[in-house]
Amino acid sequence: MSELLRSPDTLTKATEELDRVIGRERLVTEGDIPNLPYMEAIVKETMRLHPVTPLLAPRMSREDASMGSYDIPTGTLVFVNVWAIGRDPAVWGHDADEFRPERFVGSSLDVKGQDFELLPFGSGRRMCPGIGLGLKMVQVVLANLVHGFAWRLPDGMAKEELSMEEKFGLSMPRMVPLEAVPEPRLPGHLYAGP
Ligand code: HEM
Repeated sequence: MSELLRSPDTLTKATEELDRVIGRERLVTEGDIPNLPYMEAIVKETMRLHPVTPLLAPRMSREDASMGSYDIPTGTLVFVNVWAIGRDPAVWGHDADEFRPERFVGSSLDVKGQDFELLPFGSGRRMCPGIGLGLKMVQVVLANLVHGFAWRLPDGMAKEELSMEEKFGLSMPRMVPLEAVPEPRLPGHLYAGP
């Protein structure tokens, strides 16, 4: 949501895709996700720049190994810095630091642990076993937030003023909680509880 509020063109494009595919008479459901490629690209781009677990889970090398110009002896504690990999210009180009979901449109790059340049759920036998649930939840919740509401920053706040500082730890949340103003954009009965 923070990246979308800083990038109104992306937010408009995402809203247009949702209106085109879903219409305005119902909410987004899990089955809609394969028909929302731009929304999928937004989630991938967010996970590239803001991986939930920036250093994955620590590993211990079980045998001597060499990687690039490094020798890694048995018993070394190894951290995989997916935050840095996700922002490496050698991999992502000169605009590596920019939020640009278009880079994933029509690309086969995925977050499922096979493409080592994009590992928000890790990889290998210790990769996240909750990927199916986690990914779908993020996609469906974000799609409904964007589809169900017109979002803006609080009065008087320019998009350049929105802090994007992150708090480093095992996971990496925003340093300052996001404040944003939602305005319903669908028929009233869709907001009623069950
Ligand atoms: C968007 C949501 C999520 C993200 C981004 C995420 C990310 C991760 C990452 C990066 C790891 C470490 C993988 C590695 O080091 O290779 C991990 C581990 C793990 N995740 Fe998730 N996760 C998410 C949701 C979930 C959910 C919903 C569950 C459970 C229902 C879950 C359960 C676990 C468990 C149990 C591990 C430890 C696996 C092990 O060490 O063998 N995660 N997750």
